[in-house]
Amino acid sequence: MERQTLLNIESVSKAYTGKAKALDGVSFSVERGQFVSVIGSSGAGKSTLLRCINRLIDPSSGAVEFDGRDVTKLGKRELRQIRRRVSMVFQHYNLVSRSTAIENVLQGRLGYKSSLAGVLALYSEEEKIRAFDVLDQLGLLEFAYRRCDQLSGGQKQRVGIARALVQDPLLILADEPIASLDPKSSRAIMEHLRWAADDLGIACLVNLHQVDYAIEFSDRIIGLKDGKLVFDGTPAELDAEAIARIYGTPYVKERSVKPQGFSDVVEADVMAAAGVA
Ligand SMILES: Nc1ncnc2c1ncn2[C@@H]1O[C@H](COP(=O)(O)OP(=O)(O)OP(=O)(O)O)[C@@H](O)[C@H]1O
Repeated sequence: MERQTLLNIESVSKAYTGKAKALDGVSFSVERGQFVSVIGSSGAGKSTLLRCINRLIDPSSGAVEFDGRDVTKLGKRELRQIRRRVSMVFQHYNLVSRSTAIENVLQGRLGYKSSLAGVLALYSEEEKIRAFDVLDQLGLLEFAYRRCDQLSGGQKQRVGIARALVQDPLLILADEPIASLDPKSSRAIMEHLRWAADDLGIACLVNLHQVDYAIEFSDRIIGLKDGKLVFDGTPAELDAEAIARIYGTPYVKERSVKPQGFSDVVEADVMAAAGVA
């Protein structure tokens, strides 16, 4: 199957005022339908990277080419068009908690509406049917009329994904989507995102602290350290040395006197420090 580039990040840097660079010359690309995880310690620049892609943050320099257009050069109107095709999923869901699940899902259509239709929440029958369908696909149909503050964390995040999907995105940016969830809900959310990539052809760029999930679910993994890209490879290529490069954990590969099985033990420790074990 021919691969097509959807997103091309070229030497992107971001310096917040008075601070060291949060992103420093980061370059990589994402193909259509590809599932890419971004890992790195707290403060490595993962959220900044995601937010530079849809210009919630303006990069200080570099180019972000999405679907053939450099988003750093777009005016308001064009940016709005591009943002329709880029959905975001947040750690804290960012739902309207007093609104129902279906109302929150429909908000994914707001980017397609005039301001007046948006304010009046005027959605077409087609949009409503679609929103119910998506809730159904995520196993939430029975909760469609439940207020979001009465849903569990895992259910809220599924509403967040449903809202992202009705936007008809080419790309989902997920900023630590499972950081507030228990392991069972985390797995379900990762499975839903993977399904979006595999079955719907939506590329996913997912910030994660859980390296084990990144390995299990991703086509590719990007590693950031102090704003720099220090790893870009497949899960199989993410060995203990790469983990050490990303997380700064010392990796002892060779010792002059090495007891049997030593490197395995060290490797296990390094992986455990990074949250893999
Ligand atoms: N709005 C801001 N103003 C100033 N500095 C910021 C701002 N947002 C982030 N930073 C700084 O930029 C650097 C990268 O932060 P960022 O949130 O992108 O990292 P992260 O890898 O997403 O971290 P975490 O895993 O904790 O969310 C950090 O040093 C952070 O303090």
